[in-house]
Amino acid sequence: MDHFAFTDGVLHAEQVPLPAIAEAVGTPVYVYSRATLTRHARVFRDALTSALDKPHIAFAVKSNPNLAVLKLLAKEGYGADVVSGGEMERALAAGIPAEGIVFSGVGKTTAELVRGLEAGIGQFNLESEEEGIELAALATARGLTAPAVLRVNPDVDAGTHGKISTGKAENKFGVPYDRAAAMFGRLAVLPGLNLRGLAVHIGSQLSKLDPMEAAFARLGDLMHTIRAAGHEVSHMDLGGGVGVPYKADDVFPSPEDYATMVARVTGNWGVTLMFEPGRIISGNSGVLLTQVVRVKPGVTSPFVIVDAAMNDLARPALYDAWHDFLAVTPSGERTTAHIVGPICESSDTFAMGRDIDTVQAGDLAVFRTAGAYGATMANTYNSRALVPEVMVDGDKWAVVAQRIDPAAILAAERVPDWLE
Ligand SMILES: Cc1ncc(COP(=O)(O)O)c(C=O)c1O
Ligand SMILES: N[C@@H](CCCC[NH3+])C(=O)O
Repeated sequence: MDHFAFTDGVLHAEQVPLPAIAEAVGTPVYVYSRATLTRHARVFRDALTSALDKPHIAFAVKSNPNLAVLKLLAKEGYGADVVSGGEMERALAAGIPAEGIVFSGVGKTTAELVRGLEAGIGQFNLESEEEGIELAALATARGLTAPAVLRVNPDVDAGTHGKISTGKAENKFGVPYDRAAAMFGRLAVLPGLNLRGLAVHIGSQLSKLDPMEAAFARLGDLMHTIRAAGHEVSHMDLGGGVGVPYKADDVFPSPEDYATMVARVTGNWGVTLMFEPGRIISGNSGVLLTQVVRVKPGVTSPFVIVDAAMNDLARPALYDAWHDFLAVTPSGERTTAHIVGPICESSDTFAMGRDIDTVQAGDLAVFRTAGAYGATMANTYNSRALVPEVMVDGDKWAVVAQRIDPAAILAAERVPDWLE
């Protein structure tokens, strides 16, 4: 488990025993390892840079937008793939240069497009002809030229969970493959737009490279068609999506496998390749630390009720996602149990009939592989606190996002006079 390992029978994040963090910050709390994040960032970057000529790597901020995480990745030379004005401001605040920022997203508002133009971001990934026309006009009005690529929907099945697949024709993302070449021609001539290539992203948590390879090959064919029509293509954005193992026995492609495949498909493209990895960088760098509230008998198995819930880690409720559950101080005994949170709906279930470390009220435990799409998807449903985040670095650690208590959220609300 990388830099999360047992020392003297207690689970540590690097050299920090997790009970020390629970004691000081309370639970639930996300805990990130600086060493793991750094290692993942370097392994991925090195794999791509040794197989390809000067790739641009933009971290998918949505997977973990914590400012400390972004700062660390900025230092590792990463750009940022953002999908909202909020993510753009975070990337800029973390010191990621504007020219390293790629703005994806199917519904960029006028205000977001303007902010991106004024900040001088490196690339807009257009999701429709309408967006391209608007961006061109906004840029022209400001005497600017917007660097852009056109996101294409290749109609390829990513073979991942339906809710995180983005590359089938029925998905809302990108423009239809068969219409893309003509659309490129119409957009390429607009003043204010430097339409310089294509983008694709067929989904997240892909366990196999074949669907990506098929999508990239289709994108390459389209690139040749566009060039044959007389347009220059200098940048091709291959998105993110490489999956990570959530279970010990799962086998996933390595960054080297991915880089080799990309080099094979794109060998003769003669462009700057761009990437938008999220989960492969941040996924295994974090755990969600929780405390067992109590254990109650059930008809089939006992319910282990923990103080983390679907509002803190939404993935199991949304995608039936698996997150390993480990006692922080395991006794050595095992049991079969359901792991649930305190929220008032049955989707607040982390696991059913799972073989786990035997735990009791008051014990600490972690959900593993929670560094991607964990804290970023947290909310305050059931008027719960917004979960805090901690980063560990060797034997030191710091709170990198404070818990926001229900009282603070309550204080932000107002009852109008006419209801008094
Ligand atoms: C356009 C785009 N780029 C990058 C990503 C990052 O994906 P992942 O975290 O799977 O690498 C996503 C999410 O699926 C995305 O929608
Ligand atoms: N939120 C999803 C990933 C979405 C990827 C966004 N394009 C997950 O937790 O797996």
